[in-house]
Amino acid sequence: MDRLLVLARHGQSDWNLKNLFTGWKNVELTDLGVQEARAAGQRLKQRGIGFDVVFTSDLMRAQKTCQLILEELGQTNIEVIHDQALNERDYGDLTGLNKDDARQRWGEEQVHIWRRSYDVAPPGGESLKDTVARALPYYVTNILPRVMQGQRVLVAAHGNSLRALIMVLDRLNSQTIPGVELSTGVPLVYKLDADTSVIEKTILEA
Ligand SMILES: O=C(O)[C@H](O)COP(=O)(O)O
Repeated sequence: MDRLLVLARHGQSDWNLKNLFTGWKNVELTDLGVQEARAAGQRLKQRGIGFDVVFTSDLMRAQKTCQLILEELGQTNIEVIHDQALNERDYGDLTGLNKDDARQRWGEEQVHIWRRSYDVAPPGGESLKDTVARALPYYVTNILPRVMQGQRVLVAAHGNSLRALIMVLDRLNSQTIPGVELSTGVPLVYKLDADTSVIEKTILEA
């Protein structure tokens, strides 16, 4: 039995383009983001990958991405489940600020700590640890059981909610997770073993 789990970060959003901290702000995909999502669908199709169920967040950039991927696969009728547990990390008071302006104001190192450390939260927002605390229970309860039943599962979500899942799948820790960066619209294809460990991981780069 194939236990297939594909993680895909949404395509470029308006606020990715403007270089603004986005978090829970509900922004649209750019034209490039739409193209990236369609191209991700095409790359999956070329490899013969299709899905039985899709999980996404409550934010339209992820929902639109999954819709476009499913259109490319000719699978618009499959079950799509959305949940806030898969939302981007809440960037709190940084939301809407330009990332370069923030570096000028608080320094490169502090901004990097807010963006990539495991347990330091941006002011008023969520750390990656906080994001793990909501995304991981949802994964274990709702997503993983489907994979283990042999359903082919797509999760279309966000840079940091997916880093939370990758931390567990790739057995990373608070020292190694800061080095993980996810590009927009690049699917990560996992095959899991019967004990839920990863047998194979393939990154479908453009
Ligand atoms: O919410 C955001 O600003 C981005 O989608 C992810 O941002 P990051 O790469 O700064 O964590």
